[in-house]
Amino acid sequence: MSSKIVIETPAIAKIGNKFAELGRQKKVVVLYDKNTAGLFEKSISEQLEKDGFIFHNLIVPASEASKSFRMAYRLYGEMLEREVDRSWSVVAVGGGVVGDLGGFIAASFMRGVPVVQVPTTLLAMTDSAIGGKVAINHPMGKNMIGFFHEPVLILIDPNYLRTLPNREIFGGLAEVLKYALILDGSFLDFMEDNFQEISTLVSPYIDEAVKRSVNAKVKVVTEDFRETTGLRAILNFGHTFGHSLEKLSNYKALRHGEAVLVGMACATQLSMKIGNISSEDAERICAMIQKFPYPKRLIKKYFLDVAPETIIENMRSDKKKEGKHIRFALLKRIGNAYLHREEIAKEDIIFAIEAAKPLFA
Ligand SMILES: NC(=O)c1ccc[n+]([C@@H]2O[C@H](COP(=O)([O-])OP(=O)(O)OC[C@H]3O[C@@H](n4cnc5c(N)ncnc54)[C@H](O)[C@@H]3O)[C@@H](O)[C@H]2O)c1
Ligand SMILES: O=C(O)C(=O)C[C@@H](O)[C@H](O)[C@H](O)COP(=O)(O)O
Ligand SMILES: [Zn+2]
Repeated sequence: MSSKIVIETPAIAKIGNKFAELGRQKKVVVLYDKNTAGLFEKSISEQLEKDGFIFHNLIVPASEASKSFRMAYRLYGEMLEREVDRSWSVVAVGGGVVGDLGGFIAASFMRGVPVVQVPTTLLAMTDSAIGGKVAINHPMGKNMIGFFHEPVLILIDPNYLRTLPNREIFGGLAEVLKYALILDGSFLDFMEDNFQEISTLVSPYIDEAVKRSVNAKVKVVTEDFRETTGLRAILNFGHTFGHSLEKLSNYKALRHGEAVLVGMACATQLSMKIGNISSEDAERICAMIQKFPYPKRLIKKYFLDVAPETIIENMRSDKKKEGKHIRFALLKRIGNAYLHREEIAKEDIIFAIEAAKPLFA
């Protein structure tokens, strides 16, 4: 992975120097959503002016629905009207929605211009801003149209998290937990010991959680950037189930992290069912998942009350599938995940979904 990564406060102060190092012209389109514009547009614009940038700010609605062709098309138009050309770069300031959409338009505009990620949610700082997966959704499936477009620069400022609503903090923490489960048992110890401090953004616990997550993701992406060997697919732990729930909720009601949390509960049960992890490991994971608050009414509507067959049907468009069969990222034990390539019986998947339900009942 060649992205330059800065983790500090204020990270945005580095943008001028980093552009000089990269040999890029100081011309940028800055993409915000309505909320991140309200919070950060003024200070970021001041920094860009101070550093001598020419820039245009573009703002999209703060919603997963912005990850759409319609929105990308609108943004291409606004960029063309402002005479943006290939000497410009795109800077995405926001959560995973702005990062994925900003990366998508950067990868496709005039056959590709560089993207800088300025993540402002916990999820984006620890996951979506890193690794170059950029995409929009299709009614038939999540992230169906996209590119691998590595950011040239990632500016992570943990101080940006101070305004983040609790629901978004726990959504991000679900992806943080994912790294502990798939890659690093000692990270799970750290999360168990310091859950309260991390989830209330106490330093140095939150900073440590961000750094460990970033390192974990960089390591995987460096070894398997295009998800060809199966290694990167472990970052999809819980996502086969999770994407299905997001689709059921029309990419609106459930947050990505919430769907992934439920998905990890199902994937843990599936790992146990097919004879991998021990019941002790599974109990430890379930105990950790139960520490997360979640929107009860929504989880009831889009998980507890949904027939397992419907959840499975929605997985059929998953990008990890091979031919007709759905492949899952599963656990061998805590800290060790793999892509299960063989077909798994439908009854076992149904069992896993039913076995995970009591955790959210
Ligand atoms: N590309 C990847 O590798 C990758 C990885 C994980 C998730 N994703 C994608 O990321 C998206 C989810 O990202 P997300 O959870 O960051 O959601 P999001 O981008 O919708 O942001 C969540 C909410 O928080 C607001 N917000 C952002 N920063 C804020 C701040 N500092 N203070 C207050 N409010 C703030 C946003 O306006 C939004 O309302 C999904 O589309 C998911 O598919 C992509
Ligand atoms: O970076 C990856 O690889 C991931 O799988 C990270 C996931 O957290 C993320 O949600 C990603 O967008 C899912 O990728 P997809 O290929 O299943 O759409
Ligand atoms: Zn994810």
